[in-house]
Amino acid sequence: IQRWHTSQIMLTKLYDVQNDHFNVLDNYANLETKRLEELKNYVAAVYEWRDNIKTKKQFLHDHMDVFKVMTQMLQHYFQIDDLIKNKKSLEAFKDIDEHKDLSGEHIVLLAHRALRRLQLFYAIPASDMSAGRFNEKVIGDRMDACECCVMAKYCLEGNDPYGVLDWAVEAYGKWESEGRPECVDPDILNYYIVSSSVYTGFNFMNLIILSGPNYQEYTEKFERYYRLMKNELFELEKESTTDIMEVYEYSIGHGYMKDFRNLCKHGVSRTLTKYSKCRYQTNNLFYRILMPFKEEDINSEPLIKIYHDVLYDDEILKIKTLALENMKDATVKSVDGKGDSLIEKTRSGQVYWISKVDAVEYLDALDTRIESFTGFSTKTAEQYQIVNYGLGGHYLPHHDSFAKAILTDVQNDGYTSFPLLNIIAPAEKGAALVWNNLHMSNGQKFYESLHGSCPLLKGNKWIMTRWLYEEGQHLPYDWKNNVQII
Ligand SMILES: O=C(O)CCC(=O)C(=O)O
Ligand SMILES: [Fe+2]
Repeated sequence: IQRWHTSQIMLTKLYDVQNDHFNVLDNYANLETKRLEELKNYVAAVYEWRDNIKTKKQFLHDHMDVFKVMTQMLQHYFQIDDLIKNKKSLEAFKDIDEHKDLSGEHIVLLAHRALRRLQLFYAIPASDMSAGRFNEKVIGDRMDACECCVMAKYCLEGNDPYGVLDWAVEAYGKWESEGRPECVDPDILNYYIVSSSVYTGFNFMNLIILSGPNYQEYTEKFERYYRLMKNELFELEKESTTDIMEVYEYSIGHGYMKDFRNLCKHGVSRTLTKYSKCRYQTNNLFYRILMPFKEEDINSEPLIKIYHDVLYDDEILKIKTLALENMKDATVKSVDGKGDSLIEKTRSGQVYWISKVDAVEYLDALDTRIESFTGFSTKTAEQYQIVNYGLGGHYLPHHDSFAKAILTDVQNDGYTSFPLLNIIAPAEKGAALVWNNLHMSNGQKFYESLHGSCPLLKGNKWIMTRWLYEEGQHLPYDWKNNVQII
């Protein structure tokens, strides 16, 4: 299976694996030191033995002595041979291979792909990304010349010439300004720049030769590539051929993708109007009067609401602990409905479906809470799904069935974006974002409920989703015989 996530789970595992590796190495070094010490002591003992014999007067004169000496020498030989060859210490390495898939180069490749995806989605030039900035926000540490060079290298391997150019030019600048560090080979950088320039069309000679009668066309082309060289790469992103770009290519055909990107890019811009309301909600439930929900209106058609503080910190901790052991790469239902597939461009993150065998009794209480604020039954709902989005983790806009509640915990901007409504909802720890995906009057798809998760620029986003279904609800329409008019 090709893996592509950079979720916190994966990174935690990776960290643990590396820790294990170093424990093994430490163990090996100790065993080896002990072995060499034994060897040294043994050699010293043999020297002593030899000196002893030498000082004897009748050194090797009678047959018995000769026999004794020969026997002892043979013993020494075996003993030394054993100490040299029998490296018990090597056994320390025996279980290191199990974790092989979490070590090695492809891990860097995953992080590289996530960065490229973020760059392309949010249009962040390498110069900004390597400065750790975006939209005047700090998104990370500065990257140095060596790291920029690694980015260029993976772009090259991934057939991503725009990326090569962007990162190699960046690496070159840094290489100069950082006192020419050795980790960067300027010849290689030069090769990166020249080859990708040719690939992307930035080729002076070609330009001149080909110009002729088509001068106009090539001048335009030249101008475009000149801008490219000046870091206006993202004006041209449509032209790239890499699979990472599929995220973007996919989006071109859909008008809403532009809105999705803009919403994600500019963050929360919820402006309060006279229709924005929030209230304590009890739903006329006796026990809720003591502890009402804090309900906030986000949208009316379709209904979108946030309920604050519905999931408690200790529950979040328990849920995360349970999930941590079991998370798998996220899949999405394939178009033909026949199964699940791993599609990085659609969704990237790790998920876990809580099942009955987990016997999580505190989720019953949560069900009661969800039922009381949504007014719907959870009896027919899907199992709870836990998702962890890491660096660049995202979920492209899509529709879901019926109603849905997501409970979140994020350390940073993890937005759920509704591109057709121009609404973006911030994820907030312990809060539930709830909305209707169908028209409540007739069960038809609420086209405007289209939503997705913005690619995560920083931190981690955890959500737990509960999809509710029509079955078992009191609805004014006959859902069983409903035909969707799309
Ligand atoms: O992560 C999000 O913000 C949205 C998740 C979502 O749409 C889903 O799980 O169906
Ligand atoms: Fe969804």
